[in-house]
Amino acid sequence: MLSEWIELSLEDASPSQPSGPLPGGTYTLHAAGVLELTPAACRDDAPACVLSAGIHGNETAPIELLGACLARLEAGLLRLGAPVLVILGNLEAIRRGTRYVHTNLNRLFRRDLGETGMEPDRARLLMRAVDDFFARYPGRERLHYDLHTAIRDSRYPRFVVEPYAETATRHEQWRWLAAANIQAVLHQHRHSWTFSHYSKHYHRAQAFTLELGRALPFGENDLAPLMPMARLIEALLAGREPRGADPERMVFFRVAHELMRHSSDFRLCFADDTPNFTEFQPGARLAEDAEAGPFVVADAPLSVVFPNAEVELGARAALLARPTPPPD
Ligand SMILES: O=C(O)CCC(=O)N[C@@H](CCC(=O)O)C(=O)O
Ligand SMILES: [Zn+2]
Repeated sequence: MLSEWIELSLEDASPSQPSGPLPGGTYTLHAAGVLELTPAACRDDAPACVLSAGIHGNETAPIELLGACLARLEAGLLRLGAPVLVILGNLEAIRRGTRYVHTNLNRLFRRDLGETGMEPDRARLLMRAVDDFFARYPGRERLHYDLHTAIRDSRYPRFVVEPYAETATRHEQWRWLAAANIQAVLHQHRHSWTFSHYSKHYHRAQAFTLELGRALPFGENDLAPLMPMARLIEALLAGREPRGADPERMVFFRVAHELMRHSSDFRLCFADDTPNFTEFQPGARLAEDAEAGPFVVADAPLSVVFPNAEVELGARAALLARPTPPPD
């Protein structure tokens, strides 16, 4: 059933059995695209993990990656040894191959969300699923990896966004991510209401948004560079201590400024295909907005991440970051 779960979810079909056995434990389907794996036995220090993909429907490589890991579990190549909640985020957008249908799901993960519609309803269902899952494991370390791919190329094709929240990131996370071939880390400077931020802010989970290369349609992804990440996910599924490596292999950045789109007359002043983490020198004009005026780099260079002039009004059009020393 596990190997068919993704296809069935996308076809809006129900599996023959909503729960059943798997090597090392059981699975339970709570809702479309929400699958819980419950181990028969589990080490005390194995974290309860949320693994999510498809929060943006056109980001297919992480869905294929999770599918491959679940298939290995079902085939008995590993045994479940930790509680895991696997989530396919925006099912309708995945079916259509689009980032979202009406609005960006990854800005809606807040408990006071008032909006109505498909994506807000999905955000509420996913927040409840995460709340219920973590509540079943009080006292256990919590982890959430929200897997994405980026619209454009990047100086660092695989990087993570560390959401802003009070909870400190444990040093072992940097070691695991370095061993999984993550090349850069971007610390957020303020609350962002993304899915990974939700788990960190409300549940004190170790949580990241992982950017795993470029967004391509199903079948066009090269999963080879993601094999070290697959090994990390499999260690988490098996409840084993993941492999670690020196975090100084990664380059660390901190967001210095968030460029917002305020008016319909907004443009970015650099080429559309500018790779993530491209650095602009003082004096460079980065954006023009009829309401906010121009944005010009002031006294120190800024690296641009996730530039997108087509975002909704009032939304983030780019993150601007500077290098920062690796955490101790
Ligand atoms: O490539 C892009 O411009 C967007 C890729 C993407 O979806 N990124 C996430 C990052 C979430 C975060 O800031 O933690 C997003 O924009 O939702
Ligand atoms: Zn995304």
